[in-house]
Amino acid sequence: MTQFIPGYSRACASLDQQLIDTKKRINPLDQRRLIRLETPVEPISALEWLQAQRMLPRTYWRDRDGKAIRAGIGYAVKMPVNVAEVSPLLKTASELLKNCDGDAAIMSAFSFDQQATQWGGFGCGQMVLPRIELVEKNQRHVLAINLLLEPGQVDAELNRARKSLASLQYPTGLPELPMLLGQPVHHPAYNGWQDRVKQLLQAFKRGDMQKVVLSRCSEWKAAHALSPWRLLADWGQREAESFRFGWQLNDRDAFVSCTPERLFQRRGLLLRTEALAGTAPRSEGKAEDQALAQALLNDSKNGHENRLVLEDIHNRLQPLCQQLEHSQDMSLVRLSKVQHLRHTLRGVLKKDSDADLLQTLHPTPAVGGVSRENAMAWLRKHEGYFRGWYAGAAGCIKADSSEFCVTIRSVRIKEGSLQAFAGAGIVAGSNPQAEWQEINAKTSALLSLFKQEDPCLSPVQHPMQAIDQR
Ligand SMILES: C=C(O[C@@H]1C=C(C(=O)O)C=C[C@H]1O)C(=O)O
Ligand SMILES: [Mg+2]
Repeated sequence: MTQFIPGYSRACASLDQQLIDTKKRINPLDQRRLIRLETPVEPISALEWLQAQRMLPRTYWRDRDGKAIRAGIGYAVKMPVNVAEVSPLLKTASELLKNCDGDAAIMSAFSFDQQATQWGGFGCGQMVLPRIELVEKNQRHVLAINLLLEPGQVDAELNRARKSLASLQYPTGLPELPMLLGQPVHHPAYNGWQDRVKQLLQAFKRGDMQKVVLSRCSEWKAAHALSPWRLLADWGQREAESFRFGWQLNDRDAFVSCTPERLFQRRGLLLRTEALAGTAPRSEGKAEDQALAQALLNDSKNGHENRLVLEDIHNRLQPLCQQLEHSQDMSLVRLSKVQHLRHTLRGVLKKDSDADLLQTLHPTPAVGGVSRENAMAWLRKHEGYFRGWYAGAAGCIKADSSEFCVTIRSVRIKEGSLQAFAGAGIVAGSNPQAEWQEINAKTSALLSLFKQEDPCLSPVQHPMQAIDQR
C-alpha cells in the first residue's frame, strides 16, 4: 500500500490538530518535558522552505553524505552558550532529549575560541531546539513541531506553538546571488600575512610550537541582499561531499559553512573522527590533477601538517576510549578547487558524553595548532582579527547520537557584505607566498559562485605553483 503523503497545508493542519489533541491528553502539572509532534509532508526543498519563513533564528544542517537534512525555525528551547557553561548545557540538553519520543535534535554551534565571547549576536555559541522543523531522511520529508512543557505553562506553550504554525509560509524559490563589488579587503593583507608567517617560522625554530593555523577574513560588498540559503544551495552543488550548516540570526546577519571536515560523529559509544590537513590545488587536466594528488601524498611538509593533527587527536582521545584505531594510509579528499590529505579514526568510547568529546577535540590542530595552548595564545595576540564561528564546531545533538563538523570554508553575511574565511597550517618549511596561494585556492570555490565586478584580480593561481614555489 502506498503511504499517503499530505500536501503542505494539510500537513500543517494535521500538526495543528495534534496540538489540540495534546492539550486534551496532557496533565498541566506534569513535570517538565519535551514533546515532538510529526507529520509526513510532500517533498519540499528545505533551503527554499527556510527562505520563505519569518521566524528566527533559521537553522540548517546537512550531513556529509546527505542522509539527514534538517531545517529549523524559531525555538522551543534556546540556550545561549557561555564560556564556563558548555558542559552543564550539554548535560541539560541530553537529559531533555532522552525523555522525548521521536527524532528531536538540538542544533548547536560553538566558536573557534571558547574564551572569546563576542561575535555580534552569535556570541560564543548557541544551542537551539527549533520550534518547527522540516526534516528530510531516507527520502521521507517530515514536518515537526517541538514543545517544551513545564508545569503550569502548558497552555501558554501550546498557544505559542499554534501561533508559530499559523505563521508558516509556502516556499516560492531562492533569489539570485548578487554580484560582488570591487576589490576585497583582506585581514590581514598580504604584507601582514608574510610578517606573521615569518614570526611563526622563528617560533618553530625556537621550539615554542610546531604548528599554527593562520587565517584570513576577506570582505566584499554585495550589489544586493545575499540569501544564505541560495548560497548554501549553490555551494553545496559545487562541493557535493560536504557538511552544510547555516544559522540566520536575522535578515541582516547569517553564518554559513560548506565544509569537508568532520569534528566527530558519535552513535551510542561508537566514534568516528578524522585528521584533515595538507592541501594541494586541483587541475582541470586529468594528468596534471593526478600529478598534483601524487605530489601531495608524497610531500613531507603536507604529511607533517597532517601527522601533527592525527597524533594530537589520537593522544587526546585515548583516555576517553576503550578502543581507538586510525587508518594506516592517508586518503585524498577531492573538492572542486583543492584536495586534502585525510586520516580517519574510529573508536569505542567509555562514556556517551558529547561534552567530553567537544572539550577534548575542539579546536583540533587542523584549525588551531600544536601545542593547543601555545597556538591559541599566539593567535589571540597576533592573528589580528576575531574568528567568531569560523573554524568552530557546529552540528546536531540527538538522544543517542551526535555529529559535529568544523566550520572551515565558511562565510558571514552581514549588512550587505560577504566575509569569507580561510586558513592554512603553518609549520616548519612553510613559505608565506605558497600559504597565501593555498588560502586563495580554498576561497576560490566559493568565489566561483559569484559574478564579480572586477574578476581579473580574483585570486586564482596556476595550480602547479602552490607546491613548486616552496
Ligand atoms: C583552516 C582551514 O583548513 C585547514 C587547513 C588545511 C591546510 O593547511 O592544509 C587543510 C584543511 C584544514 O585542516 C580552512 O580551510 O580555513
Ligand atoms: Mg596546508
